[in-house]
Amino acid sequence: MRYVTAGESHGPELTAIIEGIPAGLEISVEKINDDLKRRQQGYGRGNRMKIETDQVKILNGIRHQKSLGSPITLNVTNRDHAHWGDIMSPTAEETAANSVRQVTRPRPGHADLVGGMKYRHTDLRNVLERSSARETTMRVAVGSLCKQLLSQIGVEVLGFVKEIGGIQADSSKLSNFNGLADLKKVTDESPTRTFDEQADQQMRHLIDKTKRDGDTLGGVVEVIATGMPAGLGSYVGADTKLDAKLAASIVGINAFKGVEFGDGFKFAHHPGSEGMDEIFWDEDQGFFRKTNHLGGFEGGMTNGQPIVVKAVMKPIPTLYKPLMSVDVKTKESYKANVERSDTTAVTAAAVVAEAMVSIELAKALLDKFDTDSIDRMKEQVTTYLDEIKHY
Ligand SMILES: Cc1cc2nc3c(=O)[nH]c(=O)nc-3n(C[C@H](O)[C@H](O)[C@H](O)COP(=O)(O)O)c2cc1C
Ligand SMILES: C=C(O[C@@H]1CC(C(=O)O)=C[C@@H](OP(=O)(O)O)[C@H]1O)C(=O)O
Repeated sequence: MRYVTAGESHGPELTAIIEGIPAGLEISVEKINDDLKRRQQGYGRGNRMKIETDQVKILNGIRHQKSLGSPITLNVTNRDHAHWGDIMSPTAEETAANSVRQVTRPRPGHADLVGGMKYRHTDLRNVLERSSARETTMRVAVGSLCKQLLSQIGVEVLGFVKEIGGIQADSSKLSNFNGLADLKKVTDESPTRTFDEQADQQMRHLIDKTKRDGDTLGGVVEVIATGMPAGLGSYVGADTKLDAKLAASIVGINAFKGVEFGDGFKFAHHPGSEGMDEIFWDEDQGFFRKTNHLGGFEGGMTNGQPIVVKAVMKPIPTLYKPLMSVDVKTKESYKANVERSDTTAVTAAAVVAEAMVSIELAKALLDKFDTDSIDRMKEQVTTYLDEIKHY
């Protein structure tokens, strides 16, 4: 399975084409729209989210709500495009007269300067339109479809927020939840998408203050995936390890700077006796573990435990109190360009991270099992699960 997205932030539309979804998968447009809505929510986002109401159209690849096995095209309209026509699509006369306002003062931390150098763009809008995280809309749409595939074999995936601007949710409260559905209900209702009400309030206060100061915040998200069979991905090569693929796809989210599995960076402080997941066996379950320090991976393969991925997002680079920069035309020092911007987007990014994990898990599943028919894929998974249970 592979996919590609296209579209500029203020262009007319966003598109994704997915190839390799087996035939016969029932696809719910409502579920995709729910996830698109989840991505748009979150305390600290800027005014763009008040303009957009992301709704997917499926243009190709399904009939009677079921996949055909052919490429699937997803499409979302940028409602804000209506306000950007003169900047995004100026007339030939406007272009010739050089009357369209150009972006020439790159923002430190965004893709503006290096993107301009690399593609020989002098108007940095040509860079920021595509480097904008508006593109993550389509990744969430693709991820949502992948979640529908994963749910066919009982896999559930959920992303939520653990930290914003140094305020941490109390991880011990995670054990209050009876499974991911329970946790989803609470985090979907939380303005910061966290599970700790007290931390949520503190995060919101900090976001308000930071916004008043013209500054921005980053944070930490976590994604949990339950129900993945053991043995997806492989230890045989660096590029076959599924944890490595997950890490790449998480760091591929705009503004993500680090990723860890299970106990992650805490491994540096503990001896091996506290870091591994001991192996047990009984007739009912076959092999099983009582702990999950390793976040569901051994040798780059799923080990049957929940997959637990945490990742850090840097603060939003566009500041209303801008940092120093240099005009790429005049070479004079200036304050960087100020584009309309979020104060923090960690809540939205948790939904994007959930999508990226879902995409990688769906790919791994389709690397191992049948890709023509969803029913055959399910039959093969059932046979495989039975086989490994009796190993
Ligand atoms: C959901 C989401 C929303 C974002 N919103 C903004 C924003 O409003 N302003 C901004 O400057 N950066 C925003 N970013 C981050 C930039 O897109 C990102 O920093 C930029 O593309 C440069 O890439 P890099 O940070 O990965 O190096 C957002 C990121 C995500 C995931
Ligand atoms: C549009 C989205 O996020 C955008 C991501 C973004 C950036 O630089 O990454 C900058 C802002 O764009 P705008 O200037 O149009 O408000 C965000 O709103 C979205 O998440 O759908």
